[in-house]
Amino acid sequence: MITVEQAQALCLELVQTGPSETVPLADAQGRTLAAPLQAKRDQPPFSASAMDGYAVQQGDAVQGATLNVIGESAAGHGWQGVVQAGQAVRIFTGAPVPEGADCVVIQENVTANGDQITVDEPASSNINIRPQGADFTRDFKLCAPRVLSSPDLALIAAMNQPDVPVISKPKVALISTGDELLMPGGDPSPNQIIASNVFALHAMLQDAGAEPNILPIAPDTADALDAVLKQASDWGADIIVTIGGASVGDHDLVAPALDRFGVTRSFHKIAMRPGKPLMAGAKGTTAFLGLPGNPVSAIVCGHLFLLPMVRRAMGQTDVLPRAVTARLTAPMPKGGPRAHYMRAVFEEGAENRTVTAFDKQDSSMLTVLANANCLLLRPIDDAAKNAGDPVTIHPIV
Ligand SMILES: Nc1nc2c(c(=O)[nH]1)N[C@H]1C(S)=C(S)[C@@H](COP(=O)(O)OP(=O)(O)OC[C@H]3O[C@@H](n4cnc5c(N)ncnc54)[C@H](O)[C@@H]3O)O[C@H]1N2
Ligand code: MOO
Repeated sequence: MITVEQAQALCLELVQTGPSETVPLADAQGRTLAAPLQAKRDQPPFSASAMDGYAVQQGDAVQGATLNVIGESAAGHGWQGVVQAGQAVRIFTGAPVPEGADCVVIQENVTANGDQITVDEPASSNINIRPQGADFTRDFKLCAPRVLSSPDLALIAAMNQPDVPVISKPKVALISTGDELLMPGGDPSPNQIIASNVFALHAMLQDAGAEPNILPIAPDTADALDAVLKQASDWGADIIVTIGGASVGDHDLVAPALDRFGVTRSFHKIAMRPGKPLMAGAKGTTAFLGLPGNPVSAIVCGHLFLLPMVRRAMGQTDVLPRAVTARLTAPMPKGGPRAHYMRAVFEEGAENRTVTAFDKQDSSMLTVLANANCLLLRPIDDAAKNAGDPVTIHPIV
């Protein structure tokens, strides 16, 4: 069986980075900039006052100087004249600094008396002035690719760009398979269970910026599977995800269905727990991921394989799950022949980040996963560990 790292690399090879589209700035958060974006103006576009006070010539900003206030410059309403020696212009934060003035004395440092002020504290040249283009000039470019953060959106707005070219969202079809499954709110017979893991995957995909679509549950027949795979393909899915039916039982029909559909298999089965029956492949530009049905297995594989594929499709380069080090709160026995991604809770202490694995690690137990905030990695054949030893964890919330 191949390792998790090998499987991740193969999964990423199956994915194409999407085409670009133009979206309104307000919708661009988390999207990948697809082409360089150039500023349309300088910022600030004029020398601007950083404080409320008086714009004067620096030579007049000396203690005891009495100056005539000859006008007012407010944000959005500049003063058009030229400030001469012995003169001051009342100015407010964000307002254009008038010609002739090269310093702003803050109002706390003057005494105002009618149309005159007396300077109480001297000020130096250029103080309290933000020069034109201090933040950026019109030759400034935001380079692509770049995952757009919320400050990036403000920056792009200041560049006077209302729309942004970004990589399009990958369409991800989610297909639950199995005669035993029913959607939540249904009326299950005694032998049925509720399709659950698909809702976690849907939420994870939405958070990652993809466009997920929950397709109808496919019962355990070849015809039903073929039909829903076609439905996913007709919808235009970039990634088709099946859930369940991935293992070796008589009713595990996904691998032959993918073969019939013309999918070229990349791998089936990996040295991982939970998630051993994982499979992946591609047909043309469409990637396929066959997740195991056990709820925890499907969701853990979602974090380790599906989200990296989505990030790659969205043009991101840093796609693998974030890995950090934490110290064990309790000893652990020797690891097994599959890499174990244990459900665990980490805490940020003043000195250390610590991690505690749950006792129950069965891949059917959603209560355990719902209380976990990370996966604790035990590599293949990991040596026994003591409390305090460092381990790798992947935060999942
Ligand atoms: N003889 C062997 N048996 C099994 C092996 C093996 O290597 N040899 N592998 C085991 C492992 S590991 C896993 S994981 C499971 C996964 O098998 P499948 O992908 O075929 O999943 P199913 O059999 O369809 O379902 C497993 C389990 O999960 C429930 N399920 C399925 N889909 C959903 C869903 N959408 N929401 C909630 N629960 C779901 C299903 O009812 C089963 O209880 O195979 C082991 N067997
Ligand atoms: O690998 Mo399975 O996913 O252990 O339950």
